[in-house]
Amino acid sequence: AAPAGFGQLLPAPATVRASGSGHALGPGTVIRTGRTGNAEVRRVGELLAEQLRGPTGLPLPVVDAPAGGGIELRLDPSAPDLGDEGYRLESGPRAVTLTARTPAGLFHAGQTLRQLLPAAGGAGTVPGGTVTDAPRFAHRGAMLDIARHFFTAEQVKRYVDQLAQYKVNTLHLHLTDDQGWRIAIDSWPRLAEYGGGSEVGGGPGGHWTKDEYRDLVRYAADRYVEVVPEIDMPGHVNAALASYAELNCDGKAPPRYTGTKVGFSSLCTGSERTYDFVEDVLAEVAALTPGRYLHIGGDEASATAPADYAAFMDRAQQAVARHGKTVVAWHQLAEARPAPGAVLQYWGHDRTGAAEKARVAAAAKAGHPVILSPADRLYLDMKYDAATKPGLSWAGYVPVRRACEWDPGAYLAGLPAEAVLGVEAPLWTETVATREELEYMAFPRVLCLAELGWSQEPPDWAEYGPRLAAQAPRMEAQGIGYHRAADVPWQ
Ligand SMILES: CC1=[NH+][C@H]2[C@@H](O1)O[C@H](CO)[C@@H](O)[C@@H]2O
Repeated sequence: AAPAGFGQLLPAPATVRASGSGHALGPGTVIRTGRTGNAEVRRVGELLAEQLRGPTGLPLPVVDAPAGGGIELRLDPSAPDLGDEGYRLESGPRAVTLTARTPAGLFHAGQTLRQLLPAAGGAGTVPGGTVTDAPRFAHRGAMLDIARHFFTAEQVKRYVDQLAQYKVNTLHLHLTDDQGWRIAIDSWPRLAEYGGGSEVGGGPGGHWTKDEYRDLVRYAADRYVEVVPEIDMPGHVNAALASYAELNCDGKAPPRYTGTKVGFSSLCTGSERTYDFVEDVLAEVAALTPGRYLHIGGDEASATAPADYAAFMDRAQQAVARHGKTVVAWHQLAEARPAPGAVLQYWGHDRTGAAEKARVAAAAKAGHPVILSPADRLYLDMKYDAATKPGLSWAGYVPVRRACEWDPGAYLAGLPAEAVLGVEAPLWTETVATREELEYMAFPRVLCLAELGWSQEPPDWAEYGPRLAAQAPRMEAQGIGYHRAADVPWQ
């Protein structure tokens, strides 16, 4: 195993070659972005400087001057084997050189560099050697449900910071559900104003203005995290139905819902007014989304007849395509007609029926990429064990080790490894209302997601457990309220 510094990196890099003496940071260390830099490289350099100045206590100016030692960021579009997100980090007495084909790769190199410096602070010495790295899967995501309990954009920015340091590159925002509509829609203002005015348990709820949403999207993009917005349809829509009587088949708006049941609501799939709503909402959300995907939900539509569900999803998918985006939907879409290129997000578990699993595998073989979010491994709202205060347990308890010890490439029978777009860990918030509860449920299990998504090999607990435990000082230094789970060999 590589020496301590390299051996503690999480997610584990593809290859590490330790050699020679390393690079000591000091008051004179500068971050250079000039040799092949452009405005975006400079921004990556500035962000890295911000991230390093606190822990190291060093000034770390960012300069355009080309080579001259220190920390140097270089774009090399022809660098072999690094792909769109990979990087090379070379550390020696004179300099630490970060090379990548893209600014995203340079950002990821910087996150590795952060972990090669003392977690508890101080300048430190970057060990000597070379890390050459690239991710296994393209999609490494975390989902946050801000519908059941409202979370502000500022709280979500903090989650983005925490995730991006582990090279997670997608934030899926579950913006709408029975209990709340959380994004302002100009053409249907009551959705957020009224439909966003409550939450599970009867609290005040809230919603994001378009500017707050744009600001979050930009903040995430600066950290190479793509935002995937979800408008869940045709089920999970009580907040919308409560906001507009005309969306209800009987013309009557139900009261706002503050409980935690699922599967009882449905859009009126036979009414043309519903498709005005779908078009208007998806148009406005697409305009707010520089990313590739719009997630249209599709889960638990028990109050929608199967034929109506399929017809509805056909039209909703057409609307997504009209706005130049790619569909993502929960895997129930496989029971209807996934549009060409539509991505399925699988949330099944060990007890999911063979026929349901086979339908997902068949859809994958028919060209639908799959994001794996097994409820009994990656659902961060599942209790760790019986003693966990927040959380649900319908998919069983998920101790840290269970979240880690599986291989996405060999997980679902009949699902070809190349059809796995990646992995994503959802955090549903029926029972999670505060930052403390969010961090307690998400950390450390979301570090399993990070490793599963990035590293070439799935975690082997004998090696990964101690490496996960070694992140404790870093999480503590960042004030992350993680759960010191009993199955992790904390130091
Ligand atoms: C995709 C999906 N739909 C359901 C299911 O996951 O379980 C979650 C709780 O674990 C719940 O909040 C959600 O509405």
